Amino acid sequence: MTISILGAGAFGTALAVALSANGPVTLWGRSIGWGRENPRLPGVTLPAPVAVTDDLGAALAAGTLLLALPAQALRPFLDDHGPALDGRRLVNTAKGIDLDRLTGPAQLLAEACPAATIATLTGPSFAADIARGLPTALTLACADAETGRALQHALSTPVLRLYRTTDLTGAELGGALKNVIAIAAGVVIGAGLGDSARAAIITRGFAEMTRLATRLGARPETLTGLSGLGDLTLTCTSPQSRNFRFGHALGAAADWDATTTVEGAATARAVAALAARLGEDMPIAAMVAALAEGRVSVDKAADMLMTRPLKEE
Ligand SMILES: NC(=O)C1=CN([C@@H]2O[C@H](COP(=O)(O)OP(=O)(O)OC[C@H]3O[C@@H](n4cnc5c(N)ncnc54)[C@H](O)[C@@H]3O)[C@@H](O)[C@H]2O)C=CC1
Ligand SMILES: O=C(CO)COP(=O)(O)O
Repeated sequence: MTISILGAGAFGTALAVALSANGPVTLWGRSIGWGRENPRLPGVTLPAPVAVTDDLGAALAAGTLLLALPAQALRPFLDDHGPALDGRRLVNTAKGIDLDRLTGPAQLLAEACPAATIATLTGPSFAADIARGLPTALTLACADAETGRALQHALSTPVLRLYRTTDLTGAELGGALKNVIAIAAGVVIGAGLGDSARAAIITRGFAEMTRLATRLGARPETLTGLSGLGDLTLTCTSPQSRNFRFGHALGAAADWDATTTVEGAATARAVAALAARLGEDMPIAAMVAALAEGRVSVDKAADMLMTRPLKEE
């Protein structure tokens, strides 16, 4: 299976390093002047089997394309290049919901590339961990079981262990929604509200994730897997997570570098719009959207969540 990775940020670069254990990989980025060490992944030198290019046509020679662009960049990218990507195996790795269309990456890909086979690679994995060769387990989701199995084998390495599922919707939504809850967890810790409050946010956030995802067609058991609960656990508890750190800065009223990729902020707004459309109750996501837009203070947000009507768990 010939593989190219589109998007040379931290995650695309880390995947290139990991997959080079299996053979040659092409990494495409729109600006690759950094040579063999990507500043988004400091301390990691690309191994020899990784070819880096800014020539999209050259990268598109591969039959399997891993897309590692931020979720909100995917739709504009497909507007420009969708037809050129069609007919391949397309494996999305972005974790988010498109703010304009209110759909996940798989739907965007299916519409832009109707003859392609769509999959997602998701789960608990920091780029830096993968690039250092630390053991990591991920979910490979593809509605077509045969392609899913082939991708699972082609993208696993001795330290990157892929489980597979045909529940693409559930795997994709778990990865997108956990970022929203990770921001909330960061706010709690940044504001000094304590570990007990964080456990409450994780648990009630998981209930929100499951409610929305199953309403949109996900299988409940997918949400308890690596792509849902697994990634939620990682990002809500580790300061390596940008979403957690962004929430922490909000909670602590600290400065934040706005050039950092924080998928959960836009996804919270998309979730709030989706929940309103579907009549679903998503109070934590709504609060994260309001906090990220500066529409509510942290004190007010905590108060509003704690004084909601008492209910059954
Ligand atoms: N960094 C991590 O630990 C992980 C990231 N992911 C997901 O991977 C996706 C990408 O994240 P990162 O690589 O970490 O972000 P990043 O901020 O490190 O890199 C994003 C890259 O996308 C490029 N880019 C943005 N718009 C583009 C466009 N229109 N055309 C071409 N390139 C464009 C940027 O130049 C940059 O190189 C996100 O959805 C993230 O949730 C998933 C798992 C782990
Ligand atoms: O998705 C991730 C880990 O699985 C990366 O999380 P952040 O985008 O919050 O850094």
